[in-house]
Amino acid sequence: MTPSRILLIDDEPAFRTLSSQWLASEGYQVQTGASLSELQSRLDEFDADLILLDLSLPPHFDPQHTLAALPQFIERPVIILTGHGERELALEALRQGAWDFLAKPIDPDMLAVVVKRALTKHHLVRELNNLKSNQGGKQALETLIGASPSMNTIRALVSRIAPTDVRVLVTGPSGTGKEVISRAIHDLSNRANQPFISVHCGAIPADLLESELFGHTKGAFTGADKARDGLLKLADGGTLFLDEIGDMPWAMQVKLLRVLQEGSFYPVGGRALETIDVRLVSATNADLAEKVRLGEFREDLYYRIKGVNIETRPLDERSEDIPLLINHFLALQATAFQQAPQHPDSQAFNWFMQRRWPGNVRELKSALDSVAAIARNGVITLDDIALLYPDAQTDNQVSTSSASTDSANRPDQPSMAHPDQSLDAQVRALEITLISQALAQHNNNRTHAAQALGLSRQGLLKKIERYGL
Ligand SMILES: Nc1ncnc2c1ncn2[C@@H]1O[C@H](COP(=O)(O)OP(=O)(O)OP(=O)(O)O)[C@@H](O)[C@H]1O
Repeated sequence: MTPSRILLIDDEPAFRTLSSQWLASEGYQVQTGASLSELQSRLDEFDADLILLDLSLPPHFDPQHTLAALPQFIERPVIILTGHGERELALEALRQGAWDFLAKPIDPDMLAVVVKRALTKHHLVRELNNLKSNQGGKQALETLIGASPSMNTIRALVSRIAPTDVRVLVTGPSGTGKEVISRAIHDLSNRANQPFISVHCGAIPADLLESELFGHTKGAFTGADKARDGLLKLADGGTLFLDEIGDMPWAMQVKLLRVLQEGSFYPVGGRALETIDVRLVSATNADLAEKVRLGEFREDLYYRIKGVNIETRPLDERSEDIPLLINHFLALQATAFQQAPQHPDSQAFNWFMQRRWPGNVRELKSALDSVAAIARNGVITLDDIALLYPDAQTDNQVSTSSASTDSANRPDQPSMAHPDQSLDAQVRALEITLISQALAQHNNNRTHAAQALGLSRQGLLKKIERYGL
């Protein structure tokens, strides 16, 4: 185990030497300093777990001065060392967030107890924060719904690259979850507590994009009546998500390249260079390599933003994700409206499975939202769907009657959608579809669905949990 680090700040050299020797003999790693400015500079290099701090420090020897600075150091425990008769000051220090105080002359046994207690608390708080962020990370991955091989690969990639600062380019058709993936990368990263700033490059007029991104000084252009920070500055410390980066005007591409190369930029009209630290995640549904070939996108920028490429697949190529997405969106709706989740009956379920979704997950979600809004008694039927999609009845009949010739469209016998995938993946896809169908057929009654599937109720429950159904 690495020894705990203690920073001792006191202006008396003899006290510093003796105390630090004693603390070192107790197994602590100790550094010392004699003033407030040394406290700050030591902390830049020595990530102390605890600070022992005298209040009267040079050059002012004014305890109020030290008290005023105290709040910036209390993310770790600070133990105040007071002189005789400084009780009021010590109490004030506790009010400002100090962990405890010790009156000089310091009793080594007392010091040992107080330091140990403070460090134990500090380690517990750190552990709790780690647990919380791991939990947050797990939740972030759970927002990426889908059991298809492509979604499994995406989740694995996201969890590997999120904690690094590597740039990510998410590509794929519209509505396939590029923004959700980008958000999950941020939420799983060490920047999760910092801002996630999303910029839709295609939606901001070209002449405004520069000042939106870089900010501007007062009077930089007509209408700039006060200085304004740009989105890059707002994203400092966090993640900048550039959506539809393929639509970024050429002139802006040059400027963005400079920011990525140098980590700095000038606000519009400004002369002071701003430095920022952002992780860049970009997304596009365009074929950027083709755009580069056509001279519409800068090749140097393309390679700068690419880092790791995550590719999403159209929903029609991963129909095994549909039942999970249906459940997910209906559960979200139920939470939003504080009601029990609705579920589709068997015909409605088949309609969702059979239909093509050129708008991908976004279109599926919007269809579900509107159909669920008009469904009654918690069950979505084909009649409900037909009110909004007049072809639904015919679609269903066509797909049912063509079932004998086209196994991919058979509602009651789902096909092996991906013959090129591993047997495991195909079995999983088939199970998800069959279970979802059985649940729909039996009005979500798990006992009846289990009987129909030839499973024990317990066995079905296990599968439902495993697949997140
Ligand atoms: N795998 C998924 N899990 C959960 N929700 C998803 C998933 N994929 C997409 N969605 C949902 O679908 C909708 C569209 O997703 P998103 O905006 O991320 O797509 P996109 O690929 O960025 O689209 P565009 O290219 O049009 O910007 C959102 O409501 C999102 O929550």
